[in-house]
Amino acid sequence: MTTATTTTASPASPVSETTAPASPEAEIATARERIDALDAEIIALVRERMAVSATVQEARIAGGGRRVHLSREMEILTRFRTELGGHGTTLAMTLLELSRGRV
Ligand SMILES: C=C(O[C@@H]1C=C(C(=O)O)C=C[C@H]1O)C(=O)O
Repeated sequence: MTTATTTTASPASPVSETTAPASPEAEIATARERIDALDAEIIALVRERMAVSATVQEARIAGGGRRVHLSREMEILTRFRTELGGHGTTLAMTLLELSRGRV
C-alpha cells in the first residue's frame, strides 16, 4: 500500500534561506555578470533586428517601393513609448536608424 506524501509549499523568496548573505562586492559582481550577459543578448537581438529589417526594405525596394514606411515606424515608436515612456521613443528612433539608416 502506498502512502500519500504531503508537500509543503515553501514561501516565495528570491534568496535561499540556507545561503549566507553575499557581501556587497559579491552581489555587485554577480549582478554585473548578469548585466553583461543581458547586454550580449540585447546586442545579438539588435543585430538580428537589423538583418530582418534589411530583408523587408530590400523586398519593398525590389517591388518598386521606398525604403522607409512612415506609418509602420509610427506604430513602432508608439509601442516603445507606451512600454518605456519618453526614453522608449529615443530607443526606438535609434533602433530605426540602425535598421534603415538616417532619413
Ligand atoms: C522593416 C521595414 O522597413 C523600414 C524599417 C523599419 C524597421 O526597421 O522597423 C520600419 C519601417 C520602415 O521604415 C518595414 O516596413 O517593416
